[in-house]
Amino acid sequence: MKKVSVECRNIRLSYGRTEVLKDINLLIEPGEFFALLGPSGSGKSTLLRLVAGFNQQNSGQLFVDGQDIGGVPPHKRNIGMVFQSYALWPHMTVWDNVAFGLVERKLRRAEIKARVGAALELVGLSQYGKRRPNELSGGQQQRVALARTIVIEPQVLLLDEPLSNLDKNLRVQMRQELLALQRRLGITTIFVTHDQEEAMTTADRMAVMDQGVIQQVGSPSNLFDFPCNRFVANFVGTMNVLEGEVKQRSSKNITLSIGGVGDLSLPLQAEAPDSPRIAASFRPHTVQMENAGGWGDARFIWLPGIIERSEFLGEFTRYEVRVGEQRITADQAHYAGLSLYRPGAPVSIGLEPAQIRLLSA
Ligand SMILES: Nc1ncnc2c1ncn2[C@@H]1O[C@H](COP(=O)(O)OP(=O)(O)OP(=O)(O)O)[C@@H](O)[C@H]1O
Repeated sequence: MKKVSVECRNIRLSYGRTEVLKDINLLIEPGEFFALLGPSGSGKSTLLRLVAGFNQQNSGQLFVDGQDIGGVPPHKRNIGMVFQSYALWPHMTVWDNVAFGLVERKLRRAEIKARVGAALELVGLSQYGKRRPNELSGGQQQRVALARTIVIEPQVLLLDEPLSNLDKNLRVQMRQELLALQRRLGITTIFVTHDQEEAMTTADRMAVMDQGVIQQVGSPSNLFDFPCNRFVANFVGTMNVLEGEVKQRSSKNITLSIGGVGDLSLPLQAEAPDSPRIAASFRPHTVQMENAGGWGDARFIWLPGIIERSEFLGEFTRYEVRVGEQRITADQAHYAGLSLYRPGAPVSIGLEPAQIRLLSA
């Protein structure tokens, strides 16, 4: 099957006076597994439904394989969509649910039989053709919904929170199955989720949306390591933020004065904002910890702190540490025999300058 690109160019969409999609520009490459990640109400489903043809933009253009498909109705788009609720027909068997789109397209019986059989085999449900949806588990219903969509051989697969009705273990299993299936078929896929773990573990690239605006697009690791703003930083993982006044700025360094902590001198990054207040941001797992007064790696900036709270999570312990007026989250890897710091314990925490991102305050 030919792999196709999907492109949104300057797309705007309003419901009444509320603009829900604000100048969306996005290029999804042929065969890519692309995740749209964002909080509830950010516009993800609206954008997905627009690609399917169920919503119409007020302005801007939508291209599939380089063709403007703005005026093409949903059933002529060659795009398959799997809904959160699966939307299976309860009175029909699994086989008939999967065959429905092919019957509607008036395909010959022999071809319908071959294609439905192949689709059910692809999702591991060959033995379940005679059952009805209410005789299946949630994961199996999800697979029927997928089979019903891929049987029409769409060029683009749209998935709107397809795993959100499943329990945690099944969700993890199904997302791996989904990815394996997508890789086998090579269908350009757009996957909507508000679960950052789901997006990061599956997507080739992803877009983080907030309030109808695409905040950043990139690979999961790129967005995690180099978030462009505090929204992305906090939506994709946990981020410590120390806001400070810029005291000095040279071509190589920047000195921030941080309330209750003092001055931090950091290497200046090319993309650092040019503003009088800046947020020094770093991930909890990049923070080192030593006994009070202790100094570890000399490349780190060491600060005295007091443990306020600890949470033992098995593989690591998450500490909340008070440093002057600031509170820093520090994750420390755990192994058998390592004793934990208790609340009230004085510690030294180490920040690695190379791991600190300078963002707008
Ligand atoms: N048919 C509609 N009429 C008016 N407003 C709508 C309509 N559909 C969605 N909205 C509004 O548009 C905004 C975006 O909704 P959308 O469903 O796209 O968000 P979402 O990111 O998919 O959220 P969720 O994760 O909760 O599904 C919300 O503020 C929502 O209330």
